[in-house]
This record gives sequence, structure tokens and C-alpha cells, in this order.
Amino acid sequence: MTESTFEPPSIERLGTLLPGNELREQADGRVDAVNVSRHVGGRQILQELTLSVEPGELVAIAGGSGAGKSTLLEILAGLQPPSVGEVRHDGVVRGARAIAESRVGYVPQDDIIHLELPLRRTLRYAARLRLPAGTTAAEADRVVEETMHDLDLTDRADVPVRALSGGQRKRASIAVELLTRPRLFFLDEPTSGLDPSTAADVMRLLRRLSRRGVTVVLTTHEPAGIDRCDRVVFLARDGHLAFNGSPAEARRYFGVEELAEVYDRLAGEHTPQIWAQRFADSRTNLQPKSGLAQPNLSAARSEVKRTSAVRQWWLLTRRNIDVLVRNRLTLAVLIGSPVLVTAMMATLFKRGAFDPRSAADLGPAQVVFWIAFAGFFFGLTYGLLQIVGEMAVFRRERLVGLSVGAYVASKIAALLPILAGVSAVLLGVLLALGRLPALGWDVSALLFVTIVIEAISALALGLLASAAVTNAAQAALALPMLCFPQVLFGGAIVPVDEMAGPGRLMSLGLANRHAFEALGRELNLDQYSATVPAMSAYGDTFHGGTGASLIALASFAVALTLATMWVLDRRSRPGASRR
Ligand SMILES: Nc1ncnc2c1ncn2[C@@H]1O[C@H](COP(=O)(O)OP(=O)(O)OP(=O)(O)O)[C@@H](O)[C@H]1O
Repeated sequence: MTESTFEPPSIERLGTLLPGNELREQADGRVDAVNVSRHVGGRQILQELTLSVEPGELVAIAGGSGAGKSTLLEILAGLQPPSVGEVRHDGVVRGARAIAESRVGYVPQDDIIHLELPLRRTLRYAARLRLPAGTTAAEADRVVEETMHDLDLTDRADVPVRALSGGQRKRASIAVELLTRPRLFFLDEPTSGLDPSTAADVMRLLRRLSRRGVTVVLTTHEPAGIDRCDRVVFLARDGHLAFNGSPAEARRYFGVEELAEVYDRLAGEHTPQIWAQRFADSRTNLQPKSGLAQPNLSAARSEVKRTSAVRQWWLLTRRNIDVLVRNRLTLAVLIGSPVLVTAMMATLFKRGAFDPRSAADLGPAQVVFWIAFAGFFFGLTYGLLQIVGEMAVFRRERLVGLSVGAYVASKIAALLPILAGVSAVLLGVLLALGRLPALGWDVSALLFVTIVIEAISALALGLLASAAVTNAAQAALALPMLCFPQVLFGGAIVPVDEMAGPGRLMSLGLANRHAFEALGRELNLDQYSATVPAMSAYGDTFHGGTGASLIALASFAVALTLATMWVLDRRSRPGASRR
């Protein structure tokens, strides 16, 4: 092992969270929410409440749909700031970034693992990303094996996550979070969608964790799950605190035999405030015995040093390639669509389109325009589905310190070689079949570089759209919306000089126009304006050097990459909409 301040993250040292291990860390893992409330867009979704969770407690947050359970959970976890009040972990008031660096586990409702990868592989990537800087690969692998063993997943280690059962997949999501041995563990509806026996398995697992000293807080709708908890917090509509106590006390308090009946009782009153008032009046009997922990502003907990951004980039690039290679359908589309486009262009255009004696009308300009558009199209389609499908994974990893720059750069690094490959094939085929004039290496190389720079700027545009939309259907709709202006205002169908003023201005911001001009100049299309009358409409379009066009394309790539990072940062901030 290399010299470092980090000790091996063995189960023994990290603490002993799972069954079969008798060690127990000192009792930290306390959560206090003091006068917290939350309003969004003028609506109060969580009313002011104060509650504490003791170290090692297993607590359920229950209530009707939309009552504010997830909101309260995220506030307790420190992933969403309360609008008013504060949350303390072990007496320490923490900002979201500090929480990201401490040992808080959080399992959202969505899967936070890549479905394409085998379980062991996905856990290994997660371990290398999340375990402290300095952890060797062998140590990370050992933690993965121990965690899989503890969660009874070892015999599923080589199965792609997609092929796991619902319960196994939920345990896999829990496993990702247990890799760092959290002291505080928050789960949003960990049993939803599971059959009663599998749900009971998950609850038993959480109970075992709490017995080992981990504080576990979860949201749930299932009365059977609530019964397995030490304590239940019932929320009435609009986030009113209706009850906080043990499941047995809840039965007495609401006067019901079954906890399922509490939901009817909560819905029965005209206003949820009635429940909040009733509980506040009875509260003195049910206050946690130890009271609130005092804020400890000076506490300097040993915080985990995260993996460097460069190493994150390298790990994520490898994971991206791994996911791409294993998702045969995506790979087939990424390679198949350029092959089809190349074949179509070879079929559409005649040989000798660039021969000055036979060049017909707009022939040379059209060939060049569609080559430019192909580069744009490849890049855009490559980027469009990259982020939207793994937003839940990204958001979770961001909370444990993932760098947005490393994430976006890893997408570009994984896709760039394929983009360069398909661009080279497109040019090579058109040259070999005589759809382009015979060219020297220097011009061919220039054409290739132009197409690749354009494809990268389109890739960045695709990534931006992928980061901004909320589902794959929206991403698919974005494709024609983003392509259409590139065709209309690209300068080939209507030459720039013939466009109305606003159109001309708009074309300046489109990659296709600059790529069309650059490729046309590299191929010396200017020569046809004298011999082919229709080409004279392009005026000075193909006159001069290509530097300005290439700089414009590179600037788009940089600006769109930065915009993608900005959108991702905003969407992964604590409190950002999950929708
Ligand atoms: N970022 C947000 N922007 C706008 N409204 C929000 C936001 N987050 C939550 N809400 C609203 O606040 C209310 C509580 O949401 P929350 O997800 O906490 O409820 P829940 O009890 O977990 O619901 P469910 O059981 O259906 O998951 C809902 O009406 C929801 O639409």
C-alpha cells in the first residue's frame, strides 16, 4: 500500500455494521431537526417541526401520498436545506457539502446503479469512486466482497443488475451505500414495489444494521414495515406532524388495531392542522428522553478525503466505456446509424460531383453540406441519451463529492474515439468511392479535423440537452428540434447572403454553418462559382481561410460543455427538484 494517512477500510476498522461482527463503534449517529419547515414556490410542504433520532434507532416516516415524507427524509439527511430551522448530525450543524463528505448513506427511490453492468463490477466502480483517496484497488475489492457477502448477494455477483429481482436490486442499491460504512442511513421507500416477503427481508436487513449501531431512517407506506421500527413519525397532509412515537404508542394514540387504519384516521379530519394541534398538546409525554443535542459548532469530525477529480475522470471514463460495450443495443445504434448515413450518402451522390466540367448546379455544395450535417448529427445523437438515463446515479454520486467537470469530461473522453472513428469512415468511404475529389493527405486531415471538432460541439449540445431534460422521451423530441435549424440556417439550402437579417444572425450560432463553410473552403468550392452558375449564389462563402470557422466550432464546444456543467451542477444541488 502506498504511504497515506488512510488506513485500510476493513469491516473491523470501519465499524461493524452488519451481522456476524461483534464490534461496535462509539455511539454517534444522532440526528436533530430543530424547528424545520420547508416551502417551495410559495407553498408550505413541511410545517414547522422538531424531532430527534437517537443513535442506532430504526425510524419510519409514514403518511399519505404527497404528505412530505421524502422532503422530511432529505432534510434530515442534510440533502435538502430546510427553509427555516436547522438539522444537526451529532450536534453539528452541517452544510450540504460537509454532509457530502461525512458518512451519511442515502438510498433514493430510483435505482442508483447502472443496470447494464454486473453487480460486482458496478460495486467496484462505486467503491473506487467513494472510498477515500489512497484506498488501494485490492482494499476496495475486499470491501465490495464483504458487502456483497453481508447482503447475501455473492452468488449474484456476476449477474447484470438489470437481471436481478426487485429485492436483489434494492439490496444492490443499499450495498452501494454501505460500501462507505455510513453511521447515518436514510432510505426513501426501500420496500416499495417489493412483495411482502422480500420487503420483510429488506426490513430485517435494516434492523440488523440498526442493531449494529447505524441510525436508520426510512420512508414507507407499508404498515408491516412500520411495525418493525423502533419509532414511527406520521405526517398528515401538507407536512403536519401528526405523531412521533413507537408503533405500539401509535396504535393507542390513534385508537386503532392495525396501523393501516391510521391512514384513514389521518384523512378523516377536515384539516391536517387538527392532527398537528392534537399531537402538540399530547407531546410532553412522547418527547425523546434525552432531549435535543446541543449544537457543536467546533466539532471537527474526521472527514473523508475524496478521490481526486482526475482519478474520478479516469474511473468514470472506464465505467462509461464498460456500460457502452455491454449495452449492445446502444452500441449498435452508435455505430449502426453512422454506417447507414455513410451508405446513404454513397448511394445518393454520383461519382465526379466535384469534376469542374460536369459539376451540376449545387452538386459540390450539397455534398459538402451533408457531410457537415452528418458530423453534427453523429455528435448530437451520441450525446443526447448519455445523461438523462443515469441522472439518479449522477445526483447520488454528486452528493458524495463527484466533480461535475470530471463527469462531463468522462462522457466526452469515452465517446470521442468512436466519433472520430465514424467520421474517418465517412470520409474514407466517400473518398474511396469517388464521391469526393482525389485529395492530398493534408486536405483529408483538415477535413477530418473539421468534422471531428464539429462533432464534439454537437456532442456537447447533445450532453446539454440530455442534462436539461427529465426523461428519454423528451430527449428524443429534442433531436428534430435541434437538427432542424442546423439544416435550414446552415447556409446551403438558402445561402447566407440570401437570408433575412435575423436568419443570418441566427446562422452565426449554428455549428453546421461554420462546418459547411470550413469544409467548402478546404475543398476549394470557390473555384465553381465561375463555371457553375448556381454556385455563384454562395458569393464569398467559400472564399478565405478556415481559422475563424474552426475557432467558432471550438468555442461552441467549450461554451456548451460549460453550460452542461452548469445545468448539472444546478440539478444536483441540495434541494433541487427531483422531478
Ligand atoms: N422541489 C419541489 N418543487 C415543487 N413541489 C415539490 C417539490 N418537492 C416536493 N414537492 C411537493 O411537496 C409535496 C410533498 O412531496 P414529497 O415527495 O415529500 O411527498 P411524499 O410524502 O414523499 O409523497 P409520496 O409518498 O407520493 O412519495 C408534494 O405535493 C410535492 O408535489
